[in-house]
Amino acid sequence: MKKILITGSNGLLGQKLAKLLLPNTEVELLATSRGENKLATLYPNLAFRAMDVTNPAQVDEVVSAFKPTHIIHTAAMTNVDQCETDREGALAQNRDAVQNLVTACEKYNVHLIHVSTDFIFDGEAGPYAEEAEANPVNFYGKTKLQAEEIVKQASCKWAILRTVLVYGVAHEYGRSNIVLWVRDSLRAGKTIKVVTDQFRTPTLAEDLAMGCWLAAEKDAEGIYNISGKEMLTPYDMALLVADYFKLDTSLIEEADGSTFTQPAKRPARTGFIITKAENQLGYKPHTFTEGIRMVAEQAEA
Ligand SMILES: NC(=O)C1=CN([C@@H]2O[C@H](COP(=O)(O)OP(=O)(O)OC[C@H]3O[C@@H](n4cnc5c(N)ncnc54)[C@H](OP(=O)(O)O)[C@@H]3O)[C@@H](O)[C@H]2O)C=CC1
Ligand SMILES: Cc1cn([C@H]2C[C@H](O)[C@@H](COP(=O)(O)OP(=O)(O)O[C@H]3O[C@@H](C)C(=O)[C@@H](O)[C@H]3O)O2)c(=O)[nH]c1=O
Repeated sequence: MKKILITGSNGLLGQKLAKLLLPNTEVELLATSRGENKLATLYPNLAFRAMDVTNPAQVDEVVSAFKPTHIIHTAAMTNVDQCETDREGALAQNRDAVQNLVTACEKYNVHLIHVSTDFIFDGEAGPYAEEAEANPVNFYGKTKLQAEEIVKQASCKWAILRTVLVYGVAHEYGRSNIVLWVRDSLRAGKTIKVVTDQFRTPTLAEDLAMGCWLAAEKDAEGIYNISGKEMLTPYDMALLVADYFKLDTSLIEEADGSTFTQPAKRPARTGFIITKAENQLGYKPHTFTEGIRMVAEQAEA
């Protein structure tokens, strides 16, 4: 029996992990997140405890009470532009929180599965394998790299799962994602500027959740790239979304770094080589088009 504690269960990945693991009879699951449990009505039998990962006493209390065999750590400040301005908050949520979890995992002999990002790289030479040299170009990436360094020093078992541009449908969820943002903008007849000079391997949230489960199931240790397999620009993605929903592609305007800027710099060419996860974990992601179909089915349900 694996006892799995999820952090950030109210988030996109957290919600997909709850959906995936709740019916699994091999798993005793404890969902945790900041504040209220957003999944209480959706999954009435989901065990939940409030746990603010920046609160070391609360982390120790919850982990010592539940005694998980594994922690899947998804909680973070994921708004990249907000991290650029609220640096204190980003350090607390993305770096210091990980120290709290490592301390608890070392104390209670828990296997830590930490979720990280392509944004630890500078985007000069994607797609990246697991051994590539990190060099973040924004503050979010810096905090997530510092988190990785804390995990790598840990004396408990650990795995770091890196992912890219996660998309999917979440319940009571504020943030949009590339598929729904394009669909809703075009449906509203709005012109959108979409970049042609960023390269990603977009990741369906359900696939990322599966990657986390495979790592826990196999007690995997080390670094694994868990993302989609296709290298696409947001412009390519927008066209695929428009085609799927039969929407007007003339509303999609090509943009690049000279015409589209965001407060935080984005690494241009990232994306991951996922051979290691495919061979060692049996990881097998959906295609982007299959992912759009799944998002469409869930969003229109
Ligand atoms: N989304 C993406 O494109 C990518 C994400 N990642 C990584 O994947 C992981 C999951 O991302 P995703 O699911 O999209 O993130 P979300 O932003 O959807 O979810 C993060 C969750 O963490 C919670 N949280 C934030 N701070 C705390 C805290 N102090 N204590 C407890 N919970 C907290 C948030 O709670 P609240 O709802 O209250 O804000 C939110 O529910 C993150 O580690 C992220 O860095 C990596 C690459 C790409
Ligand atoms: C809003 C917008 C985005 N885009 C592009 C830029 C970007 O490549 C993509 C998504 O834009 P966003 O700013 O929403 O996403 P962004 O903050 O770049 O996403 C990042 O999130 C963090 C958590 C990660 O860890 C990274 O892997 C990455 O997924 O869409 C446009 O082309 N036009 C637009 O108007």
